[in-house]
Amino acid sequence: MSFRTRRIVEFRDTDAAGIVHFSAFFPWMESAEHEMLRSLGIKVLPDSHDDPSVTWPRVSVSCDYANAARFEDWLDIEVSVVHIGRSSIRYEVTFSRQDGSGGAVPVAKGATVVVCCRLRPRGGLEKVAIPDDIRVKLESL
Ligand SMILES: CC(C)(COP(=O)(O)OP(=O)(O)OC[C@H]1O[C@@H](n2cnc3c(N)ncnc32)[C@H](O)[C@@H]1OP(=O)(O)O)[C@@H](O)C(=O)NCCC(=O)NCCSC(=O)c1cc(O)c2ccccc2c1O
Repeated sequence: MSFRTRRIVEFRDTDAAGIVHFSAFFPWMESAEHEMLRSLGIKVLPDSHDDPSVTWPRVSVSCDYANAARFEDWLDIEVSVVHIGRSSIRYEVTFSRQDGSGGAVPVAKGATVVVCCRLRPRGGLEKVAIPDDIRVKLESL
């Protein structure tokens, strides 16, 4: 199971070669992940240091590129939860675009590992076990 969303390639996302720059995929992965969390009713960020909600710093992010995308291409984005550990979650995010006859062309595939943490005063991070309610929601995806 997975979460799906779409976005159009903006002019600012492209490079001098007219194709999407490799770095553009990282904020897109992050936005899609946040959208997925919101869709499940999971807070993306605690409101303050007093808020006991957890936070999700990333410890690993990568992306592989299969085919170029260009200005005004619509990208179909799919976020999958591929591993839920004690404190960590591994997400995979695939990007594809339609070809002229309605087929899907793979564009890129990224992976992000986040660690469930509590925020400490002055921005310190402390790893904690993923709360059960969040685990259940992510497993339902
Ligand atoms: C996060 C840390 C405090 C964890 O340190 P600790 O030493 O306690 O961690 P462990 O080594 O025990 O690992 C915990 C857990 O993660 C798995 N893991 C660790 N590294 C990797 C890896 N490279 N690849 C895969 N998996 C890894 C490990 O196996 C354990 O898994 P379990 O499931 O078994 O528990 C510490 O690492 C730390 O402080 N790191 C720095 C974090 C950081 O600064 N990241 C960059 C900025 S974060 C950011 O940009 C950000 C973006 C967002 O979109 C957010 C959205 C919402 C909230 C926060 C966001 C955010 O901060």
